[in-house]
This record gives sequence, C-alpha cells and structure tokens, in this order.
Amino acid sequence: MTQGQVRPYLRTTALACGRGGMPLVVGLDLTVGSGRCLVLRGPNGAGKSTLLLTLAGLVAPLAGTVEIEAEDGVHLLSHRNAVKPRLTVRENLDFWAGVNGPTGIESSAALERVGLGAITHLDAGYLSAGQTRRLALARLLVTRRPVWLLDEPTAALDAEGHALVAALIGEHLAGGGLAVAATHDPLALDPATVDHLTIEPAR
Ligand SMILES: Nc1ncnc2c1ncn2[C@@H]1O[C@H](COP(=O)(O)OP(=O)(O)OP(=O)(O)O)[C@@H](O)[C@H]1O
Repeated sequence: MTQGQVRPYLRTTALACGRGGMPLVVGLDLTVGSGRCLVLRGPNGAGKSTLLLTLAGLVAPLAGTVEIEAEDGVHLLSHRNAVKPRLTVRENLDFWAGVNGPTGIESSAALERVGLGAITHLDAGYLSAGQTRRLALARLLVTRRPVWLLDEPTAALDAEGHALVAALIGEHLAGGGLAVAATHDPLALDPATVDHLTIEPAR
C-alpha cells in the first residue's frame, strides 16, 4: 500500500443471502481487514458462491448489510473466466486493463507471471482449462484492486498453479489488500494471515 491510502476492510452485519428467495447463509457478522484472507469452505451447494456474489453486490442481500471500504473497488474472480475466445490472450488482458484501468502491472508482465508468456498471440479460445484460469488470474494483476473475491481460484490448475495462486494472494495481502476465497482445495497461505469460515448447508 502506498502512503495515505485507506486501509481496506469488508464488513457484514446480520447478513442473510440466498438464491430464489431461499436463505442459504443467515446472521453473518464478518470483518475482513487489510492483510487478511478469509477462506470459505463448505459442501457443494452450501452457498459460498452466493455469498461472494452478495459481497460483490451482484446478488441483493435478503437481510443485513455489506460494507466495503476500498478506494479502488473489488475484483471478483468467479467460475466464469470472462475470456473472449476470438481475442488473443494479450488482447483479452488489454481489454480488461482498458475496462478496469491499467493501474497494476503491464499485461506482458502479468502474462509472464501466470505462465502464459509464450502464448500471448494465441486466440484465447484455444487455451486449455487451466490456461484459461491463468488468464483470468492475470486480470487480477493488471488492475490493482484492494479487495479480491475469489471463487475456486485454483479450479482446473495444476500443482504449480496452486502454488501460483497462494503466492499471488500472499503478495496481495502483504501489499495491504484483503481477500475472501471459496475453495475445496488446500491453499498454502501463511496461516497467520488466514481466517476460516465454513458454510453449512441450509436445512
Ligand atoms: N439463480 C438461482 N436460482 C435458484 N437457486 C440457485 C440459483 N443459483 C444457485 N442456486 C442454488 O443456490 C445454492 C447455492 O449455490 P452456490 O453456487 O452458492 O453453492 P456453493 O457453495 O458455491 O457450491 P460449490 O461448492 O458447488 O461451488 C445451490 O443449491 C444452487 O442450486
């Protein structure tokens, strides 16, 4: 974080969220501060993605509030990778830098970082599942955002990709950011920076 920047935080108060009017998570009081990662766990269908979408403001809460203090907004990495198959890998990233603002590292550096440096010219439609996920991760790097909401960030990634995700989150936290990550995989983060929340399935 640069001097003078507001330290980000995310807070929910008596939050209830769900889909189709059906509550999945109720009475949630959370605070996630700068330098912290909240790891969400729970079985398929418990409501982790729904909670992340609610935190992102894309699904309205059934009750309670979500408060996010962050000067530059939020990144949501969802199941959908938001990759345009007819654009090259590089064009995809430049598109997102244009939409979100090129406030992070250069597209070429971001693509090197996620292991796609040799195929920046390739149409994104030709990427493998793991390569597509890596391209989505590069989007987090080309625009600096203090709050990362990550839904299954390691989905489709190999062992080296899992380590990459842990390293990227670790650097984000060390830079003063915060993250909420839903995952079924182990995330090799510094335990001192991590809090855990298990979402139990609604009865
Ligand atoms: N638009 C919708 N309308 C009604 N129900 C929905 C809608 N979208 C999702 N659901 C339901 O909401 C529940 C929670 O789904 P959600 O994707 O949040 O679970 P999750 O914990 O992220 O699961 P997973 O671990 O499989 O990713 C599921 O039962 C799902 O079928």
